[in-house]
Amino acid sequence: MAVDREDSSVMSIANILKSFRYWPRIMGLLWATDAKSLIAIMILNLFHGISPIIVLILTKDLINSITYSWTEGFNVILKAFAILVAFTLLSQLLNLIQSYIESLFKVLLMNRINKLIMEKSVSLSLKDFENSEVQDALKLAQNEAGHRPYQIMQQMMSLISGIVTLISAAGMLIIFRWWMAFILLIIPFTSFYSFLRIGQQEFLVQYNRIPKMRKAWYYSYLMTNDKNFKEVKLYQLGKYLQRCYNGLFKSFYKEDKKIAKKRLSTGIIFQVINVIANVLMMVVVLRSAFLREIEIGTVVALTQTITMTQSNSQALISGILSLCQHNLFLKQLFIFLDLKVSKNDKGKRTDIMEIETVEFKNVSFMYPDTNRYALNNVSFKLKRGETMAIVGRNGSGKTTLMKILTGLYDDFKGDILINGISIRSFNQEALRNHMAVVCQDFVQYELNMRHNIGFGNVNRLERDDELLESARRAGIDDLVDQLPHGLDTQIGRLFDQGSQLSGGQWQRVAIARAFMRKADLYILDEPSSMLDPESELQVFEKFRELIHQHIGIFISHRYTSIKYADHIIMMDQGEVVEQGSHIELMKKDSMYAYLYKMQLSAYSDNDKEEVQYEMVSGDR
Ligand SMILES: Nc1ncnc2c1ncn2[C@@H]1O[C@H](COP(=O)(O)OP(=O)(O)OP(=O)(O)O)[C@@H](O)[C@H]1O
Repeated sequence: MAVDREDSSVMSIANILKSFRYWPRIMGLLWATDAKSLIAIMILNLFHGISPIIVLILTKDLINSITYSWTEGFNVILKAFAILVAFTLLSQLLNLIQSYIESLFKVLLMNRINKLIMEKSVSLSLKDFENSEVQDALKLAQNEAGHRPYQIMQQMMSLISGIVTLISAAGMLIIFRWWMAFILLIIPFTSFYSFLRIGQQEFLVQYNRIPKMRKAWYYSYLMTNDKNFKEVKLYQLGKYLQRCYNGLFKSFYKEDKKIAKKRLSTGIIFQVINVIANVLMMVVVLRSAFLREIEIGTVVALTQTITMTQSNSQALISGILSLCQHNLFLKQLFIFLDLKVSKNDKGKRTDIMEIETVEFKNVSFMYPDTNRYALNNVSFKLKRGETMAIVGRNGSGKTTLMKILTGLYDDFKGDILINGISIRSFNQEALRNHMAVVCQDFVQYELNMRHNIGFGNVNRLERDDELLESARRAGIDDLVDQLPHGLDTQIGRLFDQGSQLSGGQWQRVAIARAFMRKADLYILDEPSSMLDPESELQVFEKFRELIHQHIGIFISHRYTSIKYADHIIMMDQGEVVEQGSHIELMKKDSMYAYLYKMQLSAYSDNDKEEVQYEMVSGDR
């Protein structure tokens, strides 16, 4: 899967304009968030736009009423003043209401976007999720997209009110001297292109920085996460990691400073031009007043109109510029949300009563962006009631086999047959309902024990009897009993009042989780790596007992545990180099027998005698 990185990084006006094509979707997003609030915010913004010019006209009337009051009485002043006060009060009240609605709308919008990102994340396949470009897009979407749509909305709203103010202010100026309005409008537009280029450069800097930002985030994570704390401390990695982080930070700062300097120098040039134009126009207005062409109130109104037109046209330009920039960032959100979900399971078979057989037929698989087969021509068959153990050196392909069987990767060669039917024709979700897996890198949920076990079957979270039975099978019923709040005890140290477990206990919890599933196929990937020999034996006993009527596959490096499996496959460099029962493999006296004996020699003499006995008698 390729994220649209190249297209996004081309620096052209056309590209910026193209980014506006997402506006209908942005509007859809805003509308779907809360249509009523959106309409209210729009109306209030229109009012917000028109109100400065109304205040200006009312102020002018008030000042001029002083002159009229000399002939018509004090009431004229009072009336003009009361109107001004009433309007100001109304305007302030509406401002407060507007910020109230906006603040709530903002929360809803952020929540909606986060939800979309999370939904997309969980719908991706493992292959896509492991792709670094997808990770970059996800990071950018998480970092930027959450607040950008709201900023776009705010910017759009202030553009609307800015345009309304500008038109009304420019209208007043046109009546006095048309060329003044023209000059005030034209100056900011000349700065548009310069600032647009700076904005684009800023985006590109940030865009190209994402991989480095992820690295910086990772350094910080290593230093601040409790899981890494012990090792960082014991290997005294703190200073080194800080240096790495600071190195990246300095390079970011250098780039930011360069852009900020460009922004500053361009800003100074256009500010000077603005001030000169402003001064000249003020002189024209003051001269008209001196020549008695206009009244005092009109002088006040005109000087304010000049400032207002100037600041509004500037704000308008910078508003358009930041809209362009928000668009570029937001485009990344839509690129992420539009990532194709690799596999479409619609219309595939869901009619799986029970898994009776699993057969690998010449299965080969290569990870994306690699050129070596992680699985090469693997074949075996398993029936209900059988257990299979997979052994082999590190990196020989054991876990890959598990990932392929569980559908985490689906683009393999050959075929996998479930009950004699190709796995490709099954709906993956439906198939997964029949599988229970304990992964090598299982998750330690920093939640309570109920969730830690119950996540094996989320629909049964409240079934204490089933949770406790799974705990018993995994040999942690005593542990659950001893916890201060039983199943409802918080586990881990991340949150308050959490009870920390040992590595082996966490592993048993993961096994209990798998036992919660009423599965037909159980896969345990190194379920005993953290268990002591006695616990390991217990777990395997329970496992064999449990899968009596089902199919069990377990991956292990401990030969003493796997010898009881009905079928053992020995893997090397992605290939099945030997397969058969323990006795058959021992008789063969090849790689399996060699490794078994080697491992056993680390144990007691009794065990060695047992090997000799087994090989002679064929006893299991
Ligand atoms: N996500 C991945 N992307 C690319 N290559 C991978 C990926 N995962 C594993 N590999 C490679 O595939 C090969 C098989 O890995 P696998 O994890 O299946 O080995 P394993 O037999 O389970 O090893 P171990 O006993 O250490 O768990 C290795 O060479 C590994 O480098």
